[in-house]
Amino acid sequence: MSVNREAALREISEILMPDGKTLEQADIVRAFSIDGATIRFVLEVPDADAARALSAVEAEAKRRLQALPGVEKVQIVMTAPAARQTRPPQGQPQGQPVRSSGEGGPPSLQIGRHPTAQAGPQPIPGVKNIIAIGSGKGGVGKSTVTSNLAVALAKAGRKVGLLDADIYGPSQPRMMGLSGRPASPDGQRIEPLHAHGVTVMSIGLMLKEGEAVVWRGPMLMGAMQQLLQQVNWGELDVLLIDLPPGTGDVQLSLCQKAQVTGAIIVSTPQDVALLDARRAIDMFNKLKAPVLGLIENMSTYTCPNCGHEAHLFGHGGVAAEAQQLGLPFLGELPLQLEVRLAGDSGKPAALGEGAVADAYARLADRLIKGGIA
Ligand SMILES: Nc1ncnc2c1ncn2[C@@H]1O[C@H](COP(=O)(O)OP(=O)(O)OP(=O)(O)O)[C@@H](O)[C@H]1O
Repeated sequence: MSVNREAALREISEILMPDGKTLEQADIVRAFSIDGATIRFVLEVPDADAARALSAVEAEAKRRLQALPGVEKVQIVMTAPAARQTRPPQGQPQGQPVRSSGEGGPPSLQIGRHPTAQAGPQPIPGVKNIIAIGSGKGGVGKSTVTSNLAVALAKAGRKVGLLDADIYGPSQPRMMGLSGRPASPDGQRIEPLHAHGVTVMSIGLMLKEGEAVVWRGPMLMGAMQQLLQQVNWGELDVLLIDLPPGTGDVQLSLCQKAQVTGAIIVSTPQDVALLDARRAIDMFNKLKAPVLGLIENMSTYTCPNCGHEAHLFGHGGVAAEAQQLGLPFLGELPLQLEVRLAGDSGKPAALGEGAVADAYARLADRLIKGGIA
C-alpha cells in the first residue's frame, strides 16, 4: 500500500514544539520524502541544544508516522545549518535551505521550504499586474528581454517590479547591476533591492556565489511562494517574472500560487526555438494563464560598419507562429553586441538611446496601452 505524502505531512503538522508552535508553524521540516514503505525527512534546528530540546517532537513524529498504514520505517535527521550535526539520510533531495544571513549574522530569512497551504492563486497586495516571461528553449534572451522591458516600463513612468525566478541560472543581479543580500529585518519579510527605477528580487541574491539550487517540486513551490508573498513589493503597476526556460515546477508553482495576469513568450526565429516555444504556450494554456503575446528576440543584425542587415537566426518566424496560433505578436528585438555588453555591465541597453531602446519603448508602450502594465 502506498503512503500518501499529504496525509503523512498532515499527521505530524500539529505536533507541538516546546515553544507552543506547531511543527507546521515552526517550518523546520525539510526534504520530506517517501520511498516505498520508508519515510525520511530532516528537522532543521539552529544548534545542538535545540536538537536536544526537540527529541520528544522527533519521537512523537516517528510514532505517528509509523502508525500509518503502509509505513515500515521512519528516518528523521536533525541538522543545524551552521554546524551540520549529521548527514541527511541517503537518497535525500538536497533541499538545503539557503540563508540570507551569509557571513555576517542577521537577517536570517530562509528561502526554500515546503509550501504552506493557501486557497488557490492569490493576488500580491499592491501589485496590479503580474506578467510571467517565459521561453521554451534556454538562451533565447528571456532574461535580457525581461530586464530591458522592466527598464523601458520604468522609463515610461510605470512602477515596475522584477522577480528573477530563474532558479537554475539567475542572471538578473548581473544584468541589473545588483549585489548584496536583501535584508529581512524581522526574519519574515524581505526588502527587495532597487536598480534603474525597478524594484528587484532575485533568488540569485539569496545564494552564495556559485551555489547551485537542487530542489524538487515542493521546495521550489515553497520558495516561489516566499518570493511572491514575503517580499515587500510595495505598490506596483506591474511585476515581471523572469522564469527558467522550459515547462517545469517553477512555472507550475507560479500559476498555482499567484494570480498571473498573463505570460509573454520570448523566442528566436529558428524552428527549433519555435518548437519549444509552442510547448511553453501549451503549458501556460493548461495552467490557465493567458498568453499575452510572443516576442522575437535576436531578430535582425545590422552590421555596425557597413549597415548591412543579416538574419542570423532567420526572421519573421515568431510573427508567423503568433498569427498561426491566433496570439498577439508583440514585436521584434534586434541582435546587437551592445545588448550583450550592456547586460553584462549591469546597465540594460533600454536605459540608453538608439534602435534597441526604441524597440523596447515600443514594446513597453504596447503593454501600457493594452492595460497590462
Ligand atoms: N538581442 C540580443 N542581442 C545580443 N545579445 C543578446 C540578445 N539577447 C540576448 N543576448 C545575449 O544572449 C545571452 C543569453 O541571453 P539571456 O541570458 O537573456 O537568455 P535566457 O533565455 O534568459 O537564458 P537562460 O536559458 O539562461 O535563462 C546573453 O549573453 C545575452 O546578453
